[in-house]
Amino acid sequence: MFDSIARMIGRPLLAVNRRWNVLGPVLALLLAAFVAALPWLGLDIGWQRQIILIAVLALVVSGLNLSFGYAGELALGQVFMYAAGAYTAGWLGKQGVTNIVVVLVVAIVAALLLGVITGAAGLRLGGWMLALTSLFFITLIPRVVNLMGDELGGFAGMAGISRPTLFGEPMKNTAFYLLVIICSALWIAVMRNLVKSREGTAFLVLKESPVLARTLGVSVYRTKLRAYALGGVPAGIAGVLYAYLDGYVSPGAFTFELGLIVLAAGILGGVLSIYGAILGAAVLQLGPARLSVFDTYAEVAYGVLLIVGGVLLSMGIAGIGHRFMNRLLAAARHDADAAPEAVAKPEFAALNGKQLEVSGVVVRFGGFTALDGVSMQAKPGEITALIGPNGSGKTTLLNAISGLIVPKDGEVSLDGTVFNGDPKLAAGSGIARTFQTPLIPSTLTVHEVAASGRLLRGKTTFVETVLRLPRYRRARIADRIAAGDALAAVGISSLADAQASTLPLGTRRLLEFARAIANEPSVLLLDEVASGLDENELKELAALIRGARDAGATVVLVEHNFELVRQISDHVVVLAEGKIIAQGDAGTIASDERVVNLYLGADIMHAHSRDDVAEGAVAP
Ligand SMILES: Nc1ncnc2c1ncn2[C@@H]1O[C@H](COP(=O)(O)OP(=O)(O)OP(=O)(O)O)[C@@H](O)[C@H]1O
Repeated sequence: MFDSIARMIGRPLLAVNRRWNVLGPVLALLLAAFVAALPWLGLDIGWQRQIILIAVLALVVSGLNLSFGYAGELALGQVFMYAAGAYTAGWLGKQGVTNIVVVLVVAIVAALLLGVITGAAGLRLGGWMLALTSLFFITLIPRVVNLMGDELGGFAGMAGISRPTLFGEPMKNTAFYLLVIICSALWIAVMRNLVKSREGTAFLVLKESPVLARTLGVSVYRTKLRAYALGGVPAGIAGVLYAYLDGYVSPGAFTFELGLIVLAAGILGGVLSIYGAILGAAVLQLGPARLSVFDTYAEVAYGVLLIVGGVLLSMGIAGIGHRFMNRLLAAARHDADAAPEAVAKPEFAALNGKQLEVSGVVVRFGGFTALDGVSMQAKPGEITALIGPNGSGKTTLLNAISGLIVPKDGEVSLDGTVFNGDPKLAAGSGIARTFQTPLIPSTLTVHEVAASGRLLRGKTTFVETVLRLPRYRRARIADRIAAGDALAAVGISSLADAQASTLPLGTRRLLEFARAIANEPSVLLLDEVASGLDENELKELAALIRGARDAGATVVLVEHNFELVRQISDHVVVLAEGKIIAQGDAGTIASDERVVNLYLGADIMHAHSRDDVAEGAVAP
């Protein structure tokens, strides 16, 4: 019953959503226009104030959503950036600067600077230090304000902050109300364009796997800092609006309790949501934060809301809406039963393979030498297999090639360019890889995962991204086409809109392959891609790897399934205890006594005891 109704409603929705991806923004715009018109529809001044307070809190919460929900940095720095915005408005008012545009610009710059300075310190210290540093800064607010003496009004606060002016005229109540709605709507639009861009994808990838983020060329430290500092921007704007609301600010407004309110509203509304901040802020503002009877029990009430939001509503109130929409859309496209389509012969665009040279690479973990002077090369248009017993150093070598590990000695180069331990340079030179356990961010759709392989392609600036300028649009169209082609090549186009978290292992491996191919790689590093695949999947995989090779890529394949290696590789390198013990074609390797004794004999016995690797499982 649900499914047939869902299909009826979901199909047109899916068509609209695919074509313009506008459902959310259109609804949000209509809501903003309606709320903006309320004073003219008779909304009294008391309720206008409530809506202003909701918008102010929603701005602060959306800053938390950006840095915590999207980029995974739990820190309440938004509270002191909010204070910075409020005191900027107050202090500038005292100097006679009341032009709202000027004040907002100064407050945004101040919030960004504070974000960069405090974030840089917290993030450099690593782990939970950013969270602790931000709490420390909240407790510092009253002291800093007091230290500034009369300039900021000390503990007693700053009263009589002049009304903001626009075109030289003080803003009246309704104009101020409109200003708040416009500022909130503009920020939500900026945040929406940001999170639905390469930048937003980079945040989500980073949140789930810093290793994957680095492999895709994302700078972990800079991206975290950017998300944290940007999260301060709406808080700074909110501070300005708050200061003008009553013409008064005092340190008592920027407490740890406010941090709790922001966190509770974020979690209740849904931290991984663009519009959830408004829902969470509305519940908090119209509920506990408004009722004086709650004063005594405020912290307990916020704690309860945190638990309700966190435990009962995974992904908050907005998550209920997302899940409902996803069910509608899933029913419409039948993605629950969709399986990879068989691809007779995968089609890849020509790939510009590069010569990979590894010379004398040494990697140590403490006193343990994982790679001991390894030298090998892999040529364009060839499949080089890397085999060896468990723990022999195969993955470590791939990590050194993809820049995740800095070798103690030796060099890794591509067509003569050395890039030891620099994943961004490695990704930029066209090295793409898959992982032994697929790293697929669960919050992305299949199409977004494939497109995430191209995060470094065609640079676009922040302004181009937020304003959707032509260069950004061109880059995104290129991403969409390349990701679509890659999904078609591996046979999972029909799953493009599905959540990546719903995929079975075999499909996840195909998706990792598609992500690597979408970047038009020069070197493709495949880490045990065959493990866990059934017979048909193995055949398909073999065809894909051959397809990439025939398209011109340099392919390095780490694999335990020697039958697969024998059938598709041009060159085989054998590692044991961190050293290369043999190399040559598969036939030579299969008859090398040392390799048979050390590895292949054991592997064949091993293969009989494993159900995922069957001899002859791969068609020649
Ligand atoms: N980060 C690390 N810290 C300490 N030791 C490590 C680390 N990474 C790998 N090792 C060790 O280095 C050795 C080589 O590991 P690696 O994962 O490269 O082997 P492998 O050949 O890929 O094995 P498998 O076939 O089981 O995946 C192992 O002994 C492993 O325990």
